[in-house]
Amino acid sequence: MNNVLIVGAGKGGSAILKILADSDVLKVAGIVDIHPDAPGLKLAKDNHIKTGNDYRVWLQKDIDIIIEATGNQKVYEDILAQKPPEMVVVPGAVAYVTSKLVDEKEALVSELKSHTKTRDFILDAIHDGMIVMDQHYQVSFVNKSAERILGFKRAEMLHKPIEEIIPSTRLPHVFKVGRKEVNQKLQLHNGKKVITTRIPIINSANKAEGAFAVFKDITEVVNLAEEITDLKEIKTMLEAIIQSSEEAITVVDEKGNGLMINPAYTRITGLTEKDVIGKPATADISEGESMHLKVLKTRRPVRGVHLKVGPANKDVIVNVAPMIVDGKLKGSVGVIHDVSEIQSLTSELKRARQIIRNLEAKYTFDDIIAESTEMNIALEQAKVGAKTPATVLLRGESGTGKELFAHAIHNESTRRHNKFIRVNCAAIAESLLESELFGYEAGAFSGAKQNGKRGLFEEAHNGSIFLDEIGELSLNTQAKLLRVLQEGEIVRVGGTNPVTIDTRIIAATNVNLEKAIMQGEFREDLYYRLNRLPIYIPPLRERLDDLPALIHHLIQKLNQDYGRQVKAISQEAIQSLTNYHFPGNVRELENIIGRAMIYMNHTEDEIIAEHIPKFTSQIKSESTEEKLPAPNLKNMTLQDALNEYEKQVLIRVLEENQYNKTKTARRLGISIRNLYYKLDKHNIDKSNMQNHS
Ligand SMILES: Nc1ncnc2c1ncn2[C@@H]1O[C@H](COP(=O)(O)OP(=O)(O)OP(=O)(O)O)[C@@H](O)[C@H]1O
Repeated sequence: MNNVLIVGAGKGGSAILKILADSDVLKVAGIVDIHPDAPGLKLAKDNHIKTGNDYRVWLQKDIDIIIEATGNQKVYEDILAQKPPEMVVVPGAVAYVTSKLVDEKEALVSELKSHTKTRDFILDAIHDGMIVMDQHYQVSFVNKSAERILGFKRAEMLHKPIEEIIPSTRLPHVFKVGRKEVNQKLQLHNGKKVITTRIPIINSANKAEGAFAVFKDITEVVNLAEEITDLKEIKTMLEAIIQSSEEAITVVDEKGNGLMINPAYTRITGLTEKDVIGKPATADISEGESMHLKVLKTRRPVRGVHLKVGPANKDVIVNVAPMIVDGKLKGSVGVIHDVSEIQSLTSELKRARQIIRNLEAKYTFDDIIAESTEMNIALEQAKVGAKTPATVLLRGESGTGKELFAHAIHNESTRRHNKFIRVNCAAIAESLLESELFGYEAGAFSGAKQNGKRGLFEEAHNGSIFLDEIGELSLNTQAKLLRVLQEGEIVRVGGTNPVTIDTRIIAATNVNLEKAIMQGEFREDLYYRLNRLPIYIPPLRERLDDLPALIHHLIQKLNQDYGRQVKAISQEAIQSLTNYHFPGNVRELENIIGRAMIYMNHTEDEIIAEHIPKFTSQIKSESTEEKLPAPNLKNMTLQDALNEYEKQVLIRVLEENQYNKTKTARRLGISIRNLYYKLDKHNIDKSNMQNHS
């Protein structure tokens, strides 16, 4: 509010100005009392400047506007006679604008000029509402702001009973008791909130002539206060979100200086507030360009930019967006993602996926590497076979990928959502195999108390059963399998009722079934049933075109298994592998690459020839001639000693035969089934072994 000096001459206008001075509506520097006996001018003593009409005194005051509020011709002429340089004369009023308000002078002057009646001008220019009531309780004056606040036109209010205009008015009361009420809160009929001061008008004879109210619309202020409270709440909320966010956040101002970071930012970059707040946006970058600066320059967001930040050179990906408020650039906000965290999450996800796949048929045709023509033929046959319900017979040496094909065929078939069950016919004791495959009736083995059990054929109903090592089935089990293939039904062990099943059979073998038929070890009728769709997978040595692609595939697979980052293999190393004949096929290749990766230094990321074992020494097997050391016999029974010796012999011969079980069994002169039994008995790990050669 401007600092106003009011010059009065004892007329009606002065009385209103006095009231204004009393009610704090204007900040009044003082009143020039030209006619000391003027009615209505009864101000506090120290506010009176008794100067007569010497206006120069005014200039010494710290005032913005001096307004002569009377039409008194004499005063007007006096002022004109002494007019200071900045004084502007307006008809009916004199306005003096000090240099402090020079900028507003023009506007004020033209405003003043448009008002002939200064009193009304002042009162109308006041932001506060004013309403005057006479002794008949009727409205005798309202200003413009009162119109705005009360929501009525001046003509609608003048000469109307005050209570019609403001139903809750207390002006009649103030008039009756003759006492003012200062700064009272009031809610108007139209919902507006006002703060009002009510004052009785008392004439020189000390008689009440009416009362008036000056009121300020505080609706906006109250709303503003509420808005500010809301804004404060939002600010607190946002701060809490940013502080607790797991995402690292950094904010800079429009000049690119650090404004704010959160704890996640410190965790990832290692930089604290003192390192970045108020510092240029480049402060946290250890490699790359500051994206904050780029965004401030272009006003466009950037996403997914790779950078290195902080003293630890952390690998991160950043997204930065400009903050534009009402079209003005206020700064930018960046969100930083820790790449190593993303990487570890991705590999965790991959592992989880792998585990899930382990529970089902793991592989699809996409997992089968086939570059050579030979492999592509096998692959094409398998894909065609997958779409038919026919029994598939996979043939090929151990480790060529027969199981891989079986998985892929199941996953490509319409049965993919049902079970895939793998049975290694050589690994299960013959006595158990039948009941495993076909199930048994209650009481079949040990009296009526024993519950019956479904066999694997029933388990895999609507799915597929993979019968690996089918050449190892006994003639008895072969007969039962033939029934499954012919009738589509099984009979549980100990039962008589056939159970219809719909299980697709995928069989695999590496033995020469034709030779087995001739030797009377395999049923010819079963052979023809199984051999409807034979797929031959050639040994690796006959399709060396697959070698490089297989090696790269295996490196990726083993990287995941071992948590390594091996990226390549040298040409020389590939060359040395091409010279090998791989009796254990792809499984052996996998073992060789795996071993090379284990022996590699953690700083190396390329497999070189030195990492590959010398194959010549591996192929020879004359070391069997070497004597095995006798076990330490101290405190051992003969049986313990024999067991220990047997175990050592098994391990040694397995090693000499590259863990190929058929070769080992043949070399030891025992059946493969017997070998499985002994491996179990001595707890020898079979996971890395080949079944046959
Ligand atoms: N073409 C191929 N592409 C990718 N991986 C392969 C391929 N062939 C074989 N492998 C991998 O080699 C290993 C041996 O394959 P698989 O177990 O399928 O052989 P197999 O012929 O069933 O062996 P066995 O007769 O001893 O049971 C597996 O880890 C398999 O994933």
